Amino acid sequence: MTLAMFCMPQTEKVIGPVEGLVTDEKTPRLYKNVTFTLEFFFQNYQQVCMNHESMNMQLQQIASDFDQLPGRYVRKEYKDFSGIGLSHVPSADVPVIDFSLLNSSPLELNKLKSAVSTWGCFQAINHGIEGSFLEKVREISRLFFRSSMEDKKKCLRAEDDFEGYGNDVILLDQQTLDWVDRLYITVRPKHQQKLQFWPQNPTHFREVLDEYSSKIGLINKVVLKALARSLNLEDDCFLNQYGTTAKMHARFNYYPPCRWVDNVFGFKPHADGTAITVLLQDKEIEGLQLLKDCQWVGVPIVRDALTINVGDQIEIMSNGVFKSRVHRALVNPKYERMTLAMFCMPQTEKGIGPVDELITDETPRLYKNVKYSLDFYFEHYQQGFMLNASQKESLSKEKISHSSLVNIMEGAPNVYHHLPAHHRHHNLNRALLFRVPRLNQSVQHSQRNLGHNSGTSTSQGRANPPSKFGYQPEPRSGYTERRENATRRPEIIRSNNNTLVINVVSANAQKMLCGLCSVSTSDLCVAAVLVCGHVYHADCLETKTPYADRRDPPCPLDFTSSLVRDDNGLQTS
Ligand SMILES: O=C(O)CCC(=O)C(=O)O
Ligand SMILES: [Fe+2]
Repeated sequence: MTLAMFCMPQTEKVIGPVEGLVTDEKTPRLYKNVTFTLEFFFQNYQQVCMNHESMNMQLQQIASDFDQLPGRYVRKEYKDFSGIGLSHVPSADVPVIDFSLLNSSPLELNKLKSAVSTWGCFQAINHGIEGSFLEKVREISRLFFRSSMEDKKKCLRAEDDFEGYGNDVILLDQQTLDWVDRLYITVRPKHQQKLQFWPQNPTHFREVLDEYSSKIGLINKVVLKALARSLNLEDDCFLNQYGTTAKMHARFNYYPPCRWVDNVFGFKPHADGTAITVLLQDKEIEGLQLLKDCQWVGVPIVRDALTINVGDQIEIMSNGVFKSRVHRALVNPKYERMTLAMFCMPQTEKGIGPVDELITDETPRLYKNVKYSLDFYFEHYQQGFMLNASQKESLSKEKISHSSLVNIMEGAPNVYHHLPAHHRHHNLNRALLFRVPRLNQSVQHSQRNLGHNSGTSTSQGRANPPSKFGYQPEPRSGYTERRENATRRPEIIRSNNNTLVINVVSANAQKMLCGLCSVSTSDLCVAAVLVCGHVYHADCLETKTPYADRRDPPCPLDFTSSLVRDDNGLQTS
């Protein structure tokens, strides 16, 4: 039993930052004046108080002026799970595919198939876009990011929107911010373009991006047709799922130099939720890394190549033959880095699903038909894929609402890179896969603190809709500290029939070690928990599990003696 005494000003009185602590430059006003009400804590506190503009505008200034990395950029776990800094990973032999051979050479087609099923990524050369034009594209990006703050501000995104110029959209309490400035715009279909977000400086921005988008549209077709052909399917079987108004978004990423390379993410680990993503890498500065066989590996720069990632929608359409891969981006201590990601995907409202021919007795349907929309990511996607029917049944409403699902993601999802990291799915049907819910927990616990625990989870354990809580700026209030501590409490989920006993240390995910690579799960987006209670990175487990066993993965550490691991809060017996 505890008794908390909450001390605060007279409820109706307005409070605000002390004048002397608000300066124009280093410490701009972060909160507006507010009155204390419940409304203030549960809904409006962060968003209303956060000075959205100043937050977005600070990155380049922080890079040059600040002696210390502001807390909101510090990734929670300093070392990588292999014990080395982010920047010290080996380079990978990402397959290079020659597009000029795809129609004529079965060997090249086979190489593409193997690249996409094992890497989910390849480097395209001879893709039909001249090196000189790629330079033009890089130039408009450079000119935009170097234009005056006044000019960039004209494209500033709204606080709760993805489109426009800015930093991360804030979705979760305590979200770690990426060290990146972004310009995100819809380029196709044309009638959905919001030109107010298209930079006017440089003046040829629009013309160049439009031409580039058309070229990427063609590349998208070449890739999807070749992928279909490589599986002996009709050329158009993936493209047919695109509908009449395929979508394309452009995201210009600008990573300023950063002295704290190992402490920040340029881009948190995530997988793209697109059909394919075509990435124009920086000409000189590397930074993209893939998670492959439980190791992070660097993607080298290949001159004039485009780096193509397969996203989740192709994984779904191909019934899991092709894999979307988790990746992340690093920053450089000395040099800025610029990339441009073009996200290609079907018409939003159109449903997609595994191609009929790929569903057989030996390769049963692994994904249901889904619609691409935010709804899809926030609700149906993980429910449909993450828990099979018996697992869902075994987690009663009450239990799930008290459970702390493992939060292994660093900070929040970035919806506008199309796949929030925590929404990535795996084919391990009978493993329980945990992700996300710091959002849930924060709301629940903060409500509990004030004696209003209304239980916000649903019976299927999905995260609530995006919280109105945003990033908690420094210095933190006492209330925030309490919320944080509360989320560290171990929780137990039990199935009705007692076959599942999991003692999960919730948000303290750093302490959860993968049974295969013995490294913390906190750097990954998905942890798999088997009925025996062992925890693995979903990626590790998937790699170790033969395809035939993916519906019911055996435990790689299967031994009968009881096991207690004090340090990660995991028990089986
Ligand atoms: O900038 C990079 O290297 C990666 C960017 C990325 O993954 C994305 O925009 O989705
Ligand atoms: Fe990405």
